[in-house]
Amino acid sequence: MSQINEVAAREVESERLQVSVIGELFDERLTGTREQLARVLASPADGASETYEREVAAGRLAGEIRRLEGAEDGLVFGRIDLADGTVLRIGRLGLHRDADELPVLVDWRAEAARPFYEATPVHPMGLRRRRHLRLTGRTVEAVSDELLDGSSPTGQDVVGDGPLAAALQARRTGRMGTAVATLQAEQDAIVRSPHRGVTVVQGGPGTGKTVVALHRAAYVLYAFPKASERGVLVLGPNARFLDYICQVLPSLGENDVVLATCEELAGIVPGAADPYEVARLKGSGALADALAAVVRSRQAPDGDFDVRVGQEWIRLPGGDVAQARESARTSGLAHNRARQVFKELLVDALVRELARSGAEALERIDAEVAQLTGLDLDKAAAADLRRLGIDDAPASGADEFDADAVRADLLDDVLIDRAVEDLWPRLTPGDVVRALLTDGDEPPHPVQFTDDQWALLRRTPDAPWTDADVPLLDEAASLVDGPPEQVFGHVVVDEAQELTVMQWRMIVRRCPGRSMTLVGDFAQAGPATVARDWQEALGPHLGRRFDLRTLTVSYRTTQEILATTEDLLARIAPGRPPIRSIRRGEPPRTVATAPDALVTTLLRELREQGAAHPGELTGVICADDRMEQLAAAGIERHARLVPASQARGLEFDAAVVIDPDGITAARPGGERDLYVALTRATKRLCTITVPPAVEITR
Ligand SMILES: Nc1ncnc2c1ncn2[C@@H]1O[C@H](COP(=O)(O)OP(=O)(O)OP(=O)(O)O)[C@@H](O)[C@H]1O
Repeated sequence: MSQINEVAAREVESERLQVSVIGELFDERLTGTREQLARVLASPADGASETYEREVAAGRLAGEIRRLEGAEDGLVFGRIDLADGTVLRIGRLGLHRDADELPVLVDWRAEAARPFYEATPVHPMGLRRRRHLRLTGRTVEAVSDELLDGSSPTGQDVVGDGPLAAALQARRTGRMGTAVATLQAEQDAIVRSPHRGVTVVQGGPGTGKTVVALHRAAYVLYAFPKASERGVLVLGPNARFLDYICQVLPSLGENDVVLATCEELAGIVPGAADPYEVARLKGSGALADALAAVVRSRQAPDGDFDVRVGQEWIRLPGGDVAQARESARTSGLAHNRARQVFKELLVDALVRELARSGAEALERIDAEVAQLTGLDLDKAAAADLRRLGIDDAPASGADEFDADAVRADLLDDVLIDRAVEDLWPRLTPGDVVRALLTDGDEPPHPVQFTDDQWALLRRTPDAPWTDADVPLLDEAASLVDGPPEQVFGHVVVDEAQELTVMQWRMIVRRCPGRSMTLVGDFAQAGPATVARDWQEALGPHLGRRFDLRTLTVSYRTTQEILATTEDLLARIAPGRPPIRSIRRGEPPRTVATAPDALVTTLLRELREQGAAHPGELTGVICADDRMEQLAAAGIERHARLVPASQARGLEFDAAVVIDPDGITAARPGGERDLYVALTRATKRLCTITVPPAVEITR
């Protein structure tokens, strides 16, 4: 055994001992929590309040058990040796023994762990050495050290290949793994940022935006207790993407993060997708004003209003109705809730009207009696009462009107309810969106749209709701029923460049504290995106209140692949400096085929790649309208088949991109789809071009 190997073997052995001590403590904690849960569940509960308390305690313990179980795999992954000789081990969660001064294991999110991620030889942050541990289960397999204080390796230092290289060499599994052991300094600085407002992270493909976003979510849960109490939401562009990232947070011991798409957040399952030009229009902020105008148009139109009270019709002057409407609107309540305010104000106006008309009627009768008999009825009645010794008699008949009793009766009166329904009808979100977009109605016309655009927006009454209708329905829900019940303390949005104004409004509504981490890349924007940069996208919702960070190194896309996409990048994002990659790979290949030979060519390519690189994950990315043909040809038996519209954020060992021209032409902004497709591979890229048939036969 060489001297280096001997040192490594000895250090691995010594780490194994330490890790087994940590493992025992972890087991004690897990067993103890499970026993506690069993005791709580077995304890008797007397009455509803004790049952509730028991359920809360059981829920908390079950959550703790899930957290521990989630973090078990790869529990310990690092160690730092401070210049003063202190040793700290870093892991997915913290473990402490009462008798010890130092923690047995430091949670990676704790301040004490920061130097593990951010120390460099230039800024060693008090460290002598940083050590990475590679474990299989609980067995330490290898250690790798970096000396940070400029000292020479001693007989206890194992200086070799960095752990990042090992992490990047690992095969892709189709699910993203955590990068908690290898977060790089520029990523860690964002994950650990004390900024509680909005942080925007931009960067080219593979620079770790998703990695940063997910680790940031875990950090927020740990470091910002107030935000974590309200919960953390991670929003992704589609179910395929959420499936790709779904294991990262549980493996960091965080199970309570909500992962959702916009549709899931709104609780609506769309039955169709809109063409892109329609989706773009539906994403426009002008529709928020238009929806609010629809709701306003259903609130007590101008003019007098006749209400039936008992056998009589009472005419309410337009001024009174308008006053009730304005007061109800300024109550700040949503339409359906403000309806009660309006009803009460309307009834008040009616009571006043009844009192006034009652008094008028009595005066009229008095006048008629006086004219016929020459008798002043009021005076005569007062004189009678005085003779009887009663002198605080009511001065007139109108004072006998019991306004409170009349008001209470009217509030319970079905006829009044019917009148209010006419003036201020209860609305559903669907009513409002239908009123705006369905032919036949006369919605308030948003000025920003031309007649042609307006025609594109029209829907038939029984058309299913589309994906682009979802934010409109959500907006309408907030107008008629008020803000959403489920709000979050922190929101993480991945592929944030995809969001339309209406989707941003949905998200901002759910994050009253405006604490967010938004990651994305405008060079990868889809066809519904109108904004060209963050200021344009976020300005209407957040002004300039966001902290913009940029990641500069790609950990996925090889330098060779990035080089072939430079011209494309210059076209879709002029002036954008190219990013650099820490990966090297094979030069990308291009294969041309005739349209009718595409399937044969692709299958041959996949078979050859499968034979040369067994066990690797290959993604075949094609224009959406080619999916059916390739799925029918059984491509999914050999590779993951992904439509270009859903390739954002995904990653494969190898990618085969089908018919780049077809992807470019398939939908507006197709060159950005192509850029996304070309940057998904960590090792090799093959592009199959399908020249038009005429060119081939010529
Ligand atoms: N610090 C790191 N340690 C190990 N792997 C990393 C690290 N940072 C990024 N990676 C890996 O690089 C790949 C790309 O990361 P990620 O998906 O987060 O990039 P992205 O910027 O979101 O890409 P895209 O723009 O395509 O969505 C992933 O496999 C990820 O695990």
